[in-house]
Amino acid sequence: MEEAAYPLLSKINSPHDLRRLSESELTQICQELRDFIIDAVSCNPAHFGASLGVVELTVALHYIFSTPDDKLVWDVGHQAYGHKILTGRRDNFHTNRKYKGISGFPNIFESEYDAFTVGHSSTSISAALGMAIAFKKQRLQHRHAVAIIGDGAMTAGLAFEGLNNLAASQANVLVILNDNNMAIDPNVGGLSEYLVDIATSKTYNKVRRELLKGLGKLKITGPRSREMIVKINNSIKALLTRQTNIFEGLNVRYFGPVDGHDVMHLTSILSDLKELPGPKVLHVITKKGKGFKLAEENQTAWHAPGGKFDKTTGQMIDIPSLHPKPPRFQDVFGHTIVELARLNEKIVGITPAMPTGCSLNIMMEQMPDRAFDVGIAEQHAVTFSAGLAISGMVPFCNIYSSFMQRAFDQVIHDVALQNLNVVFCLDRGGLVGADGATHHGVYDLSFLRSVPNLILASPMDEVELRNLMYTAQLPNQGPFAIRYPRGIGSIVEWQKPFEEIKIGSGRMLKEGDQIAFISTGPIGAKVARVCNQLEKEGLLVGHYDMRFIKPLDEELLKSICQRYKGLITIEDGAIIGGLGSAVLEFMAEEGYNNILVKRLGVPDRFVEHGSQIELYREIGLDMENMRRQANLLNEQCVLRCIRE
Ligand SMILES: Cc1ncc(C[n+]2csc(CCOP(=O)(O)OP(=O)(O)O)c2C)c(N)n1
Ligand SMILES: CC(=O)[C@@H](O)[C@H](O)COP(=O)(O)O
Ligand SMILES: [Mg+2]
Repeated sequence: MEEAAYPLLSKINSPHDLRRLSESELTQICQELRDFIIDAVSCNPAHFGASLGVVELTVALHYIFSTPDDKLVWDVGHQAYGHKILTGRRDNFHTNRKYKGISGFPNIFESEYDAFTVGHSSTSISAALGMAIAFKKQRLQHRHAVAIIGDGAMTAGLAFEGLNNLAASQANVLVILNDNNMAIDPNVGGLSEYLVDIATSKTYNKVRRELLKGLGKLKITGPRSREMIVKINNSIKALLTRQTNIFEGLNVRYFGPVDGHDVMHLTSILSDLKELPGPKVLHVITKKGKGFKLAEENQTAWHAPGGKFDKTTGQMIDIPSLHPKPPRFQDVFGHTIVELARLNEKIVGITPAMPTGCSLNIMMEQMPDRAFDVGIAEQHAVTFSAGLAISGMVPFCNIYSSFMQRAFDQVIHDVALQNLNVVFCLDRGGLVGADGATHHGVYDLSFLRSVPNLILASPMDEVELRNLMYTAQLPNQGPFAIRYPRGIGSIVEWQKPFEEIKIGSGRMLKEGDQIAFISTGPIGAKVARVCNQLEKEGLLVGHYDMRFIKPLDEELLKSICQRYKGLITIEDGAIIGGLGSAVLEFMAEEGYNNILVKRLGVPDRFVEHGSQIELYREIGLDMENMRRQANLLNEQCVLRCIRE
């Protein structure tokens, strides 16, 4: 780190150092912290706008609260870079999200300052409430629990469950509502409009300021003064905004809105609130991307710019490709749903707050009345889809695989039990890379395989994805999940005419001699290359694409079991419960007990962050290991033959 560029920040090795700064130095430390984040992310792609928006809030929180004893619970955690830099990870920050480097999210195993491991949204209020109650039970009431939650994260049911319980418990929790009026895409829904309303109700804010000034002059003091102020506040709000404040209605004190970029004001208000017992919400208005013009202007693109950029001009530093690239799977979904929706007027698209991430934004632009962003609300997205389906529509509900974990019950209870034709498009299946353990989509095959009525498929390439989407919307299909990964596929010319795929049909890609690979999903493209390589080396290995994990192609499996002495199953999902397990269950049922089977998949542990290539190599799902395993299995089969 250049000390000259960051004269104050270079001396901050922990929040204790920060707390030694004078108040007048806080503005400078904010400027340095912001510059440091811009510098770091410009050469190491990561989340961007959210951390820039909370620089002042981060400094004020660590300045006023006694971290790590007091707990700062960052919701989602993609905005916690300033927190990381101030809590001992400044010099390691260049390794952010890299293989073996620091995590892009708060992680309790990384630092005592990270109060709770996060990545999925809307957990902060519940977690902070648990902490506050635990402190009380252990006579540690002097400790504080603070949840810092965005306006987007606040739209999720879980956040409201936490708030509801917090109100009833009257526990000592401060909720900071960081309102930048954005999620990744523009925040949507009634709550978002309500927040804009209270944030911009100038009349209310003016009258309230005047009245409080007046009360100050009257010098009302004593134990009831604060209560009186809150009551007066409520009455003015109710009167002027013609609605009860949603938080105060729940018996949680509401303060604000305040300017989240005024660090001095934030420190003063936080030190007041620190002394106030019970649940309270501080509504802070910030700008996502603050201090970097392009990020302020195009907040969706700069949520996580995805590549390196020039920190002065904001120009992305693209590495030009010499060859035409295959499309991203998400874009194949985005264009195909529009094509299908033109053919079938019953089709609608649903996303819980990821329109740009899953490319449903293509449909939202072209058919705005047929595509719905429902906010960060995976459970609702699924049950809303069930409601649409039961009334005759064909909803395509697109959810990132790891976020679908939230809505497992809704899939079973609201969709599968009623055998409804909801098409789940599960994006980001497999290891996603730099987001790490919280975001890898590796459990879906295992948990969805156990659900009755549900068809579960994973296309090997873009053309198969299109054809599966086409097949899924044909009449009377029932619940249908199609799972595909983050990133690009393997076929440049992918816009072929639609073809129906027979449900439960796999396909033979190569016939082998003694051993065969059975794969599912795009990892099959790597397997195909390994098979070609092995063939050149003199080993003819079979390859079968099980595009349906459920129902399995039992006829094909029977013919495979009759032909081969050794099988290798390959999937980019959890080794427990996925394709390999399904194949073994089938073999046990059918009495195929004389075949050697090796299963390759994601091992039974949490895989951290890094590039997808590094992570797949770490867990043995790289081409080199596939080759090695094929040779090994072949040798074992030969030895077995000799022995027999
Ligand atoms: C359960 C879940 N669904 C979706 C996401 C993806 N996601 C990450 S950040 C984000 C937007 C969050 O908005 P907000 O809380 O307002 O934070 P901001 O980025 O505006 O600071 C979304 C949808 C997630 N992390 N977790
Ligand atoms: C914080 C969060 O959950 C999202 O921003 C996520 O990192 C997006 O991932 P993709 O880049 O795969 O859309
Ligand atoms: Mg927001």
